[in-house]
Amino acid sequence: MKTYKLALIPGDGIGVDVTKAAMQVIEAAARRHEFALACETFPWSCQYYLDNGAMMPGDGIETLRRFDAIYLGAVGWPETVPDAVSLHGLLLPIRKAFNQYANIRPHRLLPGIEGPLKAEGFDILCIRENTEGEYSGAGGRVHQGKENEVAVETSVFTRAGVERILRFGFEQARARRGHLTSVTKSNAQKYSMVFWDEMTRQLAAEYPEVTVSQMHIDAMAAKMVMAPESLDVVVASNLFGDILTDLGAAIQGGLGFAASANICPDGSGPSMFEPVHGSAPDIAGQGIANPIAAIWSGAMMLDHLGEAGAAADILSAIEAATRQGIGIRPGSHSTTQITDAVIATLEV
Ligand SMILES: NC(=O)c1ccc[n+]([C@@H]2O[C@H](COP(=O)([O-])OP(=O)(O)OC[C@H]3O[C@@H](n4cnc5c(N)ncnc54)[C@H](O)[C@@H]3O)[C@@H](O)[C@H]2O)c1
Ligand SMILES: O=C(O)[C@H](O)[C@@H](O)C(=O)O
Ligand SMILES: [K+]
Ligand SMILES: [Mn+2]
Repeated sequence: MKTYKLALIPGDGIGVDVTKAAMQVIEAAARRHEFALACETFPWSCQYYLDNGAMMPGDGIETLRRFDAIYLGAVGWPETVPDAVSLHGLLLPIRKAFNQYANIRPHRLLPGIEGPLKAEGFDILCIRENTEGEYSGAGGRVHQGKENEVAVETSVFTRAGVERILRFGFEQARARRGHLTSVTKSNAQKYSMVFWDEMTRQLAAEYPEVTVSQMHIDAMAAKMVMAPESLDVVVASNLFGDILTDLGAAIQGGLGFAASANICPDGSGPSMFEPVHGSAPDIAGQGIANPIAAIWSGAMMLDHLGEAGAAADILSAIEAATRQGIGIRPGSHSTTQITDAVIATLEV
């Protein structure tokens, strides 16, 4: 039987609950489609940091390299560990080390869900640059706490990095409805974003079948609310993509519905799958986290591993649940109730 090696990092807060939910669903799909999963769980989290002084061991990246895929819940527990420490100690190093430069985040309304907007028919695929840009980590602080304190944080945009993410976006647009929206802020940021716009125009010449729009991030934020149905593939830098995809989650009905895949397109390392949301300390431990984003991310993982049938079945099972009204409003059902409803369809 085909067996996939999975590294599980549940992380903190609701990351633990939604990872458990997603794995139960993935296991059910595996039984149905006759493949197996060899899972190893890593306790890397803010608690691990408090116990060991690091978010993961020094050889953590090399350990993860042996796996076919990584599944992550969420990391962050700001009460005990600063968010900049948890993010830069675990999530960002994994994305960078394995060249997971394409962060793919689909936004569409599941059946039965009334989002906050009047729009019903949107289907957006957001492609977020995932290894550089505003998240490069280049910068520093001097004279801390003094009158003359200075903090500098430099965005880094490389030709290779910008070209590959744009190309990825064009390919996705060509395979979908043929429209790409590239999001920048090239009126204000006159070096990096002007460069990104130029690269977009250069590549557009290679993809005559794709129509391209270039928008500023502020106008894009409004468009996602006013006319989301007009969008197909959206490509954006690391920070802009981060912000737009929480907005995307909101128009889907909430953070509990937005899935994501951190893809290493050349396959030189494992890809990582996780919901868009974080550890949600405000609802952690209550058993009410919506697991749909995490389960959908699991489907994206199976699709990436070559199990398209199992992935499609999970998506259909999620849709069957929301169509019956399960999990469609915050607090209406527990994490377990939603998970069980999805599994029930998979086991029919
Ligand atoms: N990829 C990640 O692991 C990731 C992503 C975002 C934030 N974080 C971290 O998570 C912590 C909390 O961050 P935040 O509050 O800004 O964002 P968050 O996504 O954790 O929560 C934002 C809001 O959405 C709600 N929410 C999120 N997921 C939900 C779900 N599945 N079901 C129901 N409601 C849900 C939360 O209750 C909260 O009100 C911080 O430490 C942050 O750094 C990690
Ligand atoms: O990448 C980030 O900015 C955070 O981890 C999180 O907000 C995410 O979107 O993954
Ligand atoms: K997450
Ligand atoms: Mn985010």
